[in-house]
Amino acid sequence: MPEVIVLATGGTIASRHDDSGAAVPADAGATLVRTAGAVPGIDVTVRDVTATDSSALTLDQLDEIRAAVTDALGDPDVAGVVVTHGTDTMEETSLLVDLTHADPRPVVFTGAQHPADSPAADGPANLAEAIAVAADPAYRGLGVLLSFAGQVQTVRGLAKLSTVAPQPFAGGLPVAELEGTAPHRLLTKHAPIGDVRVDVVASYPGADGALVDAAVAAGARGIVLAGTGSGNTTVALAEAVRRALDAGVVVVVSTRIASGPVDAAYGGGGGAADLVAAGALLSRRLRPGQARIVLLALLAAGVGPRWIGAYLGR
Ligand SMILES: NC(=O)C[C@H](N)C(=O)O
Repeated sequence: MPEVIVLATGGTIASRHDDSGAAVPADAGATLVRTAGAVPGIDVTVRDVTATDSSALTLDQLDEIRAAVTDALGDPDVAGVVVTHGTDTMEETSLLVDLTHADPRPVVFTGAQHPADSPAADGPANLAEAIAVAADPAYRGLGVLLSFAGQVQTVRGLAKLSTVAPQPFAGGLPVAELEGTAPHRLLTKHAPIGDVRVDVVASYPGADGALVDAAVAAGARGIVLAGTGSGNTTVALAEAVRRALDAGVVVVVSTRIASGPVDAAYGGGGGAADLVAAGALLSRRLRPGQARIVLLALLAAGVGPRWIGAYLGR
């Protein structure tokens, strides 16, 4: 019988309402698996990594989750791994694992939009599906996957786009449309990201450079811009970006827009074309949260801006 290891990390899938009415992680992994019910023909083992709402995870905890996945795959008898995780930052943790995931065995992230004690709880069905995907040889060799609300997609490009929709995620490649394309693993070796600082700074009408300057002063080695439109900022923010680049900080341009590529299409002093001319890198497809994970992982691994730009430029 194929064996699947479930790594529980918290999130809404494990949450119940406390006396104040707020949902907080409460259920251990064993409870989640029991509630999901037996998946015929699959032997499930559970490990609790943490019980944290994913909005509150630290970078050290992201490193721990990544290490727990590696550890689980250390057993050659394991067919695949499921990670139960909050949806708020699912796109970040799953991409971190994906960046170093060379093993063909599936690593499948899942979670829930409704807490475990809600009448509409979607966690049990999502977990049962994720376990089946992790054990299914058809999903081997596709990198880290998200299984959620009946859909399986790759995690590069993933973003949570709705706070309430049963399927909140978009941006990955649906596995059904992959046609055997193997994902690109970025790093051969993971270096812990816990001690690296990368900040996200938003652009908006009237934005000045104060927050970029503050990030540099706080020791940021990288800054991700959540630009407007296809990656544009204000003139004042672009001037601060030039100062940051002069100080040796890697600056990546992403966008606050949900879909479409970032492009060096506009000038005028603060446009993406001006930022690229100054030495900033474009994150063509990854939204700010995932672009930040790439920066963290590559800076931690000692990878230079040329490779960071090559990965983010695809
Ligand atoms: N649906 C969820 O899981 C949201 C929750 N705040 C979390 O990310 O842990």
